[in-house]
Amino acid sequence: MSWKVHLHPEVSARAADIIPPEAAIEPKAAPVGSTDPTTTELQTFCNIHFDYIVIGGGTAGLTIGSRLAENGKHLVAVIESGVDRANDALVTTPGLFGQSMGNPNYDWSFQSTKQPHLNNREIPLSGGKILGGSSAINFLVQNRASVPEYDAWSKLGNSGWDWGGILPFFKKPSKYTAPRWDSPQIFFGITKEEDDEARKHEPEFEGYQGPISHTYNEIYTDVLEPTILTLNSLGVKTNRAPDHGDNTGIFNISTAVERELGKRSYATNYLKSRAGNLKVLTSAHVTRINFGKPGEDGRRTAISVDFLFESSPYTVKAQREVILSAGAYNSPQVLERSGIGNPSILKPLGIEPIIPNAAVGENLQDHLYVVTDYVVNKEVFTLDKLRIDKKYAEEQAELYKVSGKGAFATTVSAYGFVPLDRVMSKGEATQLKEDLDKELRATANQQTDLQKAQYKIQRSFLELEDVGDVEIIMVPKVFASTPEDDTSYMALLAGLTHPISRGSVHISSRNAFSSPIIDPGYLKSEFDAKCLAKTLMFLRKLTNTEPLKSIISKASTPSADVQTEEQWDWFARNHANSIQHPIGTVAMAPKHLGGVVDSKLLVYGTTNLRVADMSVAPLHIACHTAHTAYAIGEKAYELISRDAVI
Ligand SMILES: Cc1cc2nc3c(=O)[nH]c(=O)nc-3n(C[C@H](O)[C@H](O)[C@H](O)COP(=O)(O)OP(=O)(O)OC[C@H]3O[C@@H](n4cnc5c(N)ncnc54)[C@H](O)[C@@H]3O)c2cc1C
Repeated sequence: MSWKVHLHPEVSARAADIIPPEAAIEPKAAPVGSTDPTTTELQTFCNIHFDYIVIGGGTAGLTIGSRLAENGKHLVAVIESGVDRANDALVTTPGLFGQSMGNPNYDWSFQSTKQPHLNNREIPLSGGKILGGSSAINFLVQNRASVPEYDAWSKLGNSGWDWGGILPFFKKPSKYTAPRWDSPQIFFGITKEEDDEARKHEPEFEGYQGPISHTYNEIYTDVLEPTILTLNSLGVKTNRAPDHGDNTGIFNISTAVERELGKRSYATNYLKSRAGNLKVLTSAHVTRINFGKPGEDGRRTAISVDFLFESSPYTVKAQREVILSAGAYNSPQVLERSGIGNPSILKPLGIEPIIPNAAVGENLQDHLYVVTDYVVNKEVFTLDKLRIDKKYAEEQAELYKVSGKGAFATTVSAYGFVPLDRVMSKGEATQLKEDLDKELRATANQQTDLQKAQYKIQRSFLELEDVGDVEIIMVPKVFASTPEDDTSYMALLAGLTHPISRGSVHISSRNAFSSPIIDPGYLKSEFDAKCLAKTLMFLRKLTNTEPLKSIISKASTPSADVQTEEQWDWFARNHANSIQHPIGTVAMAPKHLGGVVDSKLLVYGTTNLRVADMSVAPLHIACHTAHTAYAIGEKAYELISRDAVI
């Protein structure tokens, strides 16, 4: 399984020439704005009485840290485990998406426990270990889920976290450039009237002044039109405005690419206008948060943060608040090491549970997906041309070098979120829903209160036209197969959007660098497995339908022999992987329901510790999660400032 853009072998051997200009591979760890921190500088950092300390300089963390420092009145620290790789081509070059995955210089590179429902495979789990967090290593696509999915967060007891309450914070980080009508940026299946209508409403939904670019790819391949037209003919409509509250259908996804430069637009953009009162310390790994004695109401106040820098321990004090933004796999670990968690997990590890809460690290939800690859006819242009045609690869490299344009500035474009009864017959969808009802009744006594509330909502999603129950992605190049020379491919991916399966992440030891135990519980639910197999069957039907059928010469992975639901189920269990959207491990929900933070993102039992990253999202959403992570960061800032005594 390869995530990489395959380059022509001779060209890739000289990748440094192609992927210019500043490929810095081993940048030094340093507080932003200075060189290597000396011990004295670290001591100076630790002697500052910061108002706010943000743990994790990732997608949400840099958003919050920068906003808090903006008014110049507060001293703010961001402490990040990874380093700043702002000049590293693997980060900046959009067309090289996926290349840094699994590389420990960029990625936490976790591994799941053996997944019994995935043929006991251990699944690679990624997260950015770098300044910018996962926004620095992700695939650069950005979108939102539909209205009912954010409304669901509010229905779970989180006032203010419905679509209307989040929309302003989607707009704040964004710098949107509309797609051009006279170009493939407007996908097939959209009329001029539909385009005009969408354009008219854009200012209600899009932001124009934020640091994160939302732009559209400029290169589209020959497999796009047949894929879209065939999807349309099978009832999956083209959606011109997926970010306006209904993201169902197939659409051109916006990308986090600064088109003028051809560069990744990511969380470090928040730092470009940073004030001197924001200090960012990289290569510093937070080990725990320290608390004072409980107040009269029994709540604890976070007073300082311990971290390791090159194995040496340091402590830095927080005057007002500590904000934990270490991501869905790391935030629960920091809480547990700080004594917030399930006593039956903490005590055996020698950690005193100062704020017992068995919900910490539970409620893990992730998007599982399966790749299928197809060989396309010889004359069909796909991004595999970079691998097959040396001259083309060199031309594109040169073009990118001089203008930031071309294939190296290009990511994947076609994404679809689809209701159940578009990928299977209405009868099959009804049967599947009845099966789910049975499964939920049969497992009721094992479900937490939070799950019960979530499943009621998830079941209602299956009746809605504007919520995508599964995801389909078209990648215009080889993805899972080992490519044959001179052969072009396309890939189709099937994914689950609202899994019923739940998992957990917990620490395995007090040592802050020991691997966590991550069990995402993939396909624990029979409903999830059936949904995935049926979506894969739909992909088979898609590739056997004109006009797509005519450009495909053969199914590559798996072969055309895989046809029945049983065969697809087997294939899914042996090939499914994470699309890397973990959420929910520090769930925002009322305490009695199994929440860890309240709707102001305050950790229960504390006065001034908030968590703000994808770990707080209580229920999964049918979209890729970076745009929502920025929105959580922006909304967290708003909540913190509302409470702040200036
Ligand atoms: C490989 C990959 C591809 C993806 N592709 C897409 C995509 O194309 N589109 C999309 O929308 N979403 C995508 N996602 C998901 C999306 O990027 C993430 O959901 C989102 O960025 C998470 O934001 P966050 O703030 O929750 O965490 P992160 O951005 O991961 O930030 C957490 C930060 O905390 C730091 N940290 C952790 N522990 C500590 C500690 N103890 N001390 C100090 N620092 C610490 C980390 O190093 C990291 O910088 C992808 C994710 C991955 C991993």
